[in-house]
Amino acid sequence: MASGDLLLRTHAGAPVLTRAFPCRLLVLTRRRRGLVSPLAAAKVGVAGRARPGGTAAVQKRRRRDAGESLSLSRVVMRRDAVDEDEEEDVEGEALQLGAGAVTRGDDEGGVDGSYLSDTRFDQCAISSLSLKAVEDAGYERMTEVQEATLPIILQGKDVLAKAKTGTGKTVAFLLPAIEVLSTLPHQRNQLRPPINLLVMCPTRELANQVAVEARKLLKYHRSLGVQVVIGGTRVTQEQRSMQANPCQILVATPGRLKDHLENTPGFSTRLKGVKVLVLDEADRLLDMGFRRDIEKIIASTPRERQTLLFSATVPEEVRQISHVAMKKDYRFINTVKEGDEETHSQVSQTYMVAPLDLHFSILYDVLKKHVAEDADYKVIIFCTTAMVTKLVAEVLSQLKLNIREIHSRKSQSARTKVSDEFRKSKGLILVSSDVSARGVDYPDVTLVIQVGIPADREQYIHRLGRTGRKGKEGQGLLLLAPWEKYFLGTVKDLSISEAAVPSTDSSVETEVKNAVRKVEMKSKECAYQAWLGYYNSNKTIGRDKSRLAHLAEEFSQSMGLAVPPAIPRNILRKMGLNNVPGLRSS
Ligand SMILES: Nc1ncnc2c1ncn2[C@@H]1O[C@H](COP(=O)(O)OP(=O)(O)OP(=O)(O)O)[C@@H](O)[C@H]1O
Repeated sequence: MASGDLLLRTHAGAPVLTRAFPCRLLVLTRRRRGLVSPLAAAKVGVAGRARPGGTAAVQKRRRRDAGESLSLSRVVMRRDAVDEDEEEDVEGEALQLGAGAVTRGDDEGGVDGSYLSDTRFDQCAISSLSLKAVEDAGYERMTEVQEATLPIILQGKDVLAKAKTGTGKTVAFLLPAIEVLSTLPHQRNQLRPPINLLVMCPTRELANQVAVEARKLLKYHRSLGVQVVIGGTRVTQEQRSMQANPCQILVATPGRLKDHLENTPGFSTRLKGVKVLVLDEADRLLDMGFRRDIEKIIASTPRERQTLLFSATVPEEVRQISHVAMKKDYRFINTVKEGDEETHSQVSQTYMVAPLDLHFSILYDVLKKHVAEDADYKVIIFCTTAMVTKLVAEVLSQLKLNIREIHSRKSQSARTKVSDEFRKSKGLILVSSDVSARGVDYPDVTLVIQVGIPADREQYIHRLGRTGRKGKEGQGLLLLAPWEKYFLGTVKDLSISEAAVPSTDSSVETEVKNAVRKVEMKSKECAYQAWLGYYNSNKTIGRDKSRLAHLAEEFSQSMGLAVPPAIPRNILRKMGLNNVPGLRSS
């Protein structure tokens, strides 16, 4: 056995070597079904089963592991203590990996390389084709989540993985999945070649991005290809391209995939070939908005597939319902250390509370200061809805800031253009709805501003996670109206501090008022209606309808309107807001 090889004992007790992971120092032995790491083994007196010598990195890791409380060993011990007869039925066996923060300076382009592990890709038993591609991509060391999940995925286990934003989850699921695919026999000239890897993403931008990452990793796997199917593009075009050049890997958004399932001849047969199914941003895909489509899609893939669920947030409800997608004996791998926050410590988080009519002035002030302080500024402003996003973008554009706008009401080609531009550029402010909230990897975002309450705690974390990626620094600001302050209760475990509301002089206020005035009435009407819809469906704010109408009036005043816009009667009815005093119907 090579030093540090991962030894697994099968149920029958026969040792088997895993394909990967020379240096996690996880020499797992079975005390019947208990797992013992070398560290834990030493503690529980079974040291000597294997004590790898290891490379300098290994030694370093071992020292680190020994010095810091390694939650892995704790978990391993806990598992060891699990009643043996129950253990087989333990759902979602958990590995809590201590991602010890080791500051390594700016060597990885970030301020802190702690998102990286000590394990290099060339120390893993991945194929030489994948390794070459990984090296070409510039990846040398694995991130913590990649290190933690690779061996387990290669064992064929279903995995639910939680790791902070911007820490390489995409490669963490793609790389082992590609390894699985590369071992499958290729049947050429099949009428309907199977889709072997299906990756589901909640947004189109994310699906495209995942496909780009997959293409990087497939660079030398010439027989494997990737295709994307997303909403907002022509179904027929996708059908033609799938027919002309069917690929083994498909990245998709749920609605469009369901569309192909129902309408594209032979597509459901192709899905019967799925070996690995990935739900990226799993908690989002399993929430009520997507749940039905996802269940249908899952049901169209074979039961014996391997399923991988990844996200930066895994609320308890998601663990409860993960059986919808995964086998009973799935592994829950959590790289967020026990007691650690789900957000990054190198991202400073602040909030401001101010009446709605000050929000544009505050935004302007904060942005002007940020632009002046950082020539390489790159800001994302998240707004509650697509139409509010449009309004905010229009007001800020009037103020001569360098603004781009992205949301679901834009054409897909405009979305792709803006997204590509923002990825490459600096000196830009992107005003966005939640289409950019999850997964999207824009490098070097310096500031994330969230205007109004996010849909929930998870959305706050994902939006904030657009900055501070790959160990870099970043700033986050949450701008709330006084009646939105209750939201802070849901994120009170995060390090968010209050920032003073900047005092704006009257000339700035006039400038902002003029900018607001120049925005078309139509934009304001649409924003008002969308705003009302958003807060109406908020459990706390939408409960009291007459108060909601009053708050909506405040919003309309912040847009410079003396009288709130009228809303079509049928829309008010759909919102359950018919005859609510203070709301006007047309
Ligand atoms: N081993 C690695 N070394 C260096 N960079 C890496 C490595 N793995 C991935 N990256 C890069 O890290 C960045 C963040 O990766 P990715 O977008 O997969 O993060 P994520 O954890 O999925 O984030 P989110 O939770 O926001 O979806 C990407 O630019 C990716 O190319």
